Amino acid sequence: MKPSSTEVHQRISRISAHLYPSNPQMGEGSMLERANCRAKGGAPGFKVAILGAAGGIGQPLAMLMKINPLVSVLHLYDVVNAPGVTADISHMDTGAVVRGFLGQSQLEDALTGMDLVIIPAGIPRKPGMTRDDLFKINAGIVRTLCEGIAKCCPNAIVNLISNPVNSTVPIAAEVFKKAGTYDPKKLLGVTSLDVVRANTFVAEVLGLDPREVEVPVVGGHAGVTILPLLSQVKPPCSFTQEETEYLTKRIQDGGTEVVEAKKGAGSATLSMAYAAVKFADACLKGLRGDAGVVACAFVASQVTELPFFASKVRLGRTGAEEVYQLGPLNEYERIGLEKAKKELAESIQKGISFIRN
Ligand SMILES: NC(=O)c1ccc[n+]([C@@H]2O[C@H](COP(=O)([O-])OP(=O)(O)OC[C@H]3O[C@@H](n4cnc5c(N)ncnc54)[C@H](O)[C@@H]3O)[C@@H](O)[C@H]2O)c1
Ligand SMILES: O=C(O)C[C@H](O)C(=O)O
Repeated sequence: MKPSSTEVHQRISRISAHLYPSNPQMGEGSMLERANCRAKGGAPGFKVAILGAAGGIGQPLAMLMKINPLVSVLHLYDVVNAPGVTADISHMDTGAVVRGFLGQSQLEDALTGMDLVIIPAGIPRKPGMTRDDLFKINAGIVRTLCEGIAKCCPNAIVNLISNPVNSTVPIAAEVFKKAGTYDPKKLLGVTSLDVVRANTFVAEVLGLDPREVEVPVVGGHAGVTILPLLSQVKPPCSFTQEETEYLTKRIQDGGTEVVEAKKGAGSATLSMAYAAVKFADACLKGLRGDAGVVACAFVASQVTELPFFASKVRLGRTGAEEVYQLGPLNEYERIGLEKAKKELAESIQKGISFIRN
């Protein structure tokens, strides 16, 4: 018997809901058209969610992740504008299937089944502010998002970008501990922008191509906690005291340099998206089982007496599988390390107390 038009419509809606779960950009007309497509889905690759995907970092980050061949499914979540960004990015002729999720009621759908969750949600600095000034608002945002992760994708690798990273990573760890899902290997504070900047500024001083330069940056992600190890630059080189001081200060103040240049319109977004994708790509290569994937990140650590510290880590199938020691430091770096640890200890404690108290 021929199905009625209502039955046909219901069937098409069911198929469409399967292909595009919770996709707020879909109108009924587009559902009909898309249900008739021969979409296969299921290309090999990883499922990645970006939380804060409509923001200054989120949008270019989403675009770059859509290009990444290791990504099969890309979930874009935000409390505003997610449908527009999703519609836009979904037209790119690359492999990843893009789905949009808008508002708290769709957070769980956005997170379910994800292998990697990248979090650039939260407010950015304006001139005159420190990253710690963002704590009041961003701490609560990170807590809510991490509660969602603990519930819906507790095994996902988390790349936390929201500032102040020195406190938001301890917040995330406490949320996961409370939920009984904490795996220290899977929680990574993103400090790759410090490395990207360090490579660029050091290459400038040495007259080299930045792609040939590798600078380890350890400690944390704010002011004096950002500690470039210029004695360990590759290719091996030496700096005068003047160069060392100039480079250390420029790397530590890189974020402020952008905040001031943007005159109230936010902080680094484009270089951050680039740095976040570099780091996310390393995490995905680790998940795939590639050997020798190493990057700097702010992680649970026994490298110093502090519970969290940024250093080089080896990324593997289960996240940060090895946290490397700092290696030999010169006198200038040893003094810098002491300053960094003092500030870091307070920021870490502030994050922990936010959840415990
Ligand atoms: N780790 C780093 O190296 C680094 C570098 C640059 C910026 N940042 C930080 O990244 C954060 C974002 O910066 P931005 O320039 O993209 O800011 P932005 O204001 O342009 O974008 C933030 C986005 O987060 C969204 N958002 C707010 N609350 C949310 C919630 N509860 N759930 C989901 N999304 C939510 C907003 O709607 C917005 O789209 C800031 O905290 C900034 O300081 C970190
Ligand atoms: O400086 C900021 O506030 C943003 C970010 O942490 C950066 O380093 O650019």
